[in-house]
Amino acid sequence: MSDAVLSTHGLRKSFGALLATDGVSLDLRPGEIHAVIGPNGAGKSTLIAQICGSLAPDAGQVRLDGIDVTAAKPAQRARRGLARTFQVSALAMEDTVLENVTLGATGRDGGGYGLLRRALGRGDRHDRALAAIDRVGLGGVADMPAAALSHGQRRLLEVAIALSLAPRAFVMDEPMAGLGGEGSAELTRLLDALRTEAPILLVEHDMDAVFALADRISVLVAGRVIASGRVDEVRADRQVRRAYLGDL
Ligand SMILES: Nc1ncnc2c1ncn2[C@@H]1O[C@H](COP(=O)(O)OP(=O)(O)OP(=O)(O)O)[C@@H](O)[C@H]1O
Repeated sequence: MSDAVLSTHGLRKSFGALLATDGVSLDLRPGEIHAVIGPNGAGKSTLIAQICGSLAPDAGQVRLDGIDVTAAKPAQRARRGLARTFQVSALAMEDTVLENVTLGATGRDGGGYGLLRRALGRGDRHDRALAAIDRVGLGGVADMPAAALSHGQRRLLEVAIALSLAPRAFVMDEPMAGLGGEGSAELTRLLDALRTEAPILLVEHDMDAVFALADRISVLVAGRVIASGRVDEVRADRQVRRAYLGDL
């Protein structure tokens, strides 16, 4: 656990009588993709919100590079290198691809990326933005407005924004949602390559993508991690098959 880039320790969160996060401890290690899967309502979004700082846990800790960030605002976590991509796209549609990446997503997560934007010089921002756009394969459409992009390209743009922050860790909430076969295949290839730049905590329903990408999987059911391990271990776990995977 000591070399974890990101970790949670006994996280707990209730909504009234409902225990949505019930003592969740997991970690994200350098170079890996760690997938968190589970049925609807298992508590995946609630967990991500606590990791990224938009929801305060009732108990437990979140650590980034070993530092306790449980009380830190989303903006502070972003500055420490926690890059989140969203389930619902929050791009500036009228701005170009380059502007979206250069400006970061000001206002997102309480302006965290905006703070980072001010910390970097203008030239740095531009160069870093262009490198990130090239990296995700959007170099040819850098001057097009986000509104003109396909859904799949917008997803790549979200990743480019996260990448331009030179993150320590990515947290991705259902990046494959709404993508067709070709779009998911392209994003799967990109995420596969990105893990060496920063490890990825991946919440995803698309099991093809999860099995193709994950080094480890944690299975969340009713707020608890019922199994965690290598893909083959988790796939073979009888409790997991009963609770979630069926005959996959
Ligand atoms: N703000 C809230 N107030 C009350 N209950 C909530 C709140 N947010 C989530 N819940 C409940 O907590 C549980 C976990 O929800 P959560 O959205 O985290 O699950 P999930 O695994 O992300 O589901 P999905 O796969 O459908 O996105 C659910 O029962 C949900 O209804």
